[in-house]
Amino acid sequence: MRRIGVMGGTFDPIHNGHLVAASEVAHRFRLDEVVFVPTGRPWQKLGGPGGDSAPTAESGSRPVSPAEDRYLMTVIATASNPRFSVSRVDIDRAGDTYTVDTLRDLKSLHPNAELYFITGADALESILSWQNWEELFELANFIGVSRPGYVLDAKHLAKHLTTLPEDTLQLLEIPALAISSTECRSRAASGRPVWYLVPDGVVQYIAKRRLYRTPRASSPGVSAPGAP
Ligand SMILES: Nc1ncnc2c1ncn2[C@@H]1O[C@H](COP(=O)(O)OP(=O)(O)OP(=O)(O)O)[C@@H](O)[C@H]1O
Ligand SMILES: O=C(O)c1ccc[n+]([C@@H]2O[C@H](COP(=O)([O-])O)[C@@H](O)[C@H]2O)c1
Repeated sequence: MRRIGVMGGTFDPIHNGHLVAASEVAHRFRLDEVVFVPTGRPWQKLGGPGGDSAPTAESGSRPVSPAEDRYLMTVIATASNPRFSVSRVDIDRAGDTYTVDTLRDLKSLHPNAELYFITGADALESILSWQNWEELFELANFIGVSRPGYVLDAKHLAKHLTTLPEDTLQLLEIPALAISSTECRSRAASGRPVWYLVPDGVVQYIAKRRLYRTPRASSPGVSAPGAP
């Protein structure tokens, strides 16, 4: 039976922390493939469920870059790895993105595969707030990976995940990369480099599409390696 990893994320932008997590899980769980799935409408990042409702300052949410830009950056970042691919299932589905739909769609595309959903320690803590979370564990194995700044141990998680069915989640320590999309966006907005935090092609895509530049930014945006 084929073993397929599923790396879901908003990928705004995709960075080397995402790629190392996928690569490490692929190696440790002998996966045949890892499918990266950029979110369509990441409702928790946008301040809650709600179709076309705009993010508000009160909810602490922010606008997310267009799905096509996030999709293309994910394609660019994964292109050189023959075991990595990118799925459009979440960006082509209307409405809020729920992992339960992602996994149902991938199951019907790969009926004979076993799915392994990869998630960082931060996302894992909130999994019980996800839509139809009980069903998730019938559709896939869950692999929780370590992330700098977040605790990943069974005891700590038990506080958050007391109701989680047994044997549905495995935890994996991976090389620590203290990179977040938030930090990459903030760097790009203020003209600090994102080289080596994201793949080279993604640096160039951010510059070409002028992503993350605030209207008031007076900096030249993304700089070349070694540039001041
Ligand atoms: N540096 C990292 N190490 C391990 N896992 C990570 C890392 N960065 C993100 N992840 C995991 O990758 C998945 C997708 O993350 P996401 O696209 O939200 O990136 P992010 O860096 O957390 O973004 P943002 O800063 O905008 O919240 C989540 O499961 C998250 O926990
Ligand atoms: O199913 C849900 O309700 C749900 C709520 C929040 C996040 N997720 C998924 O978790 C993954 C990481 O999401 P994010 O927002 O941290 O990039 C991605 O695949 C999301 O679709 C899923």
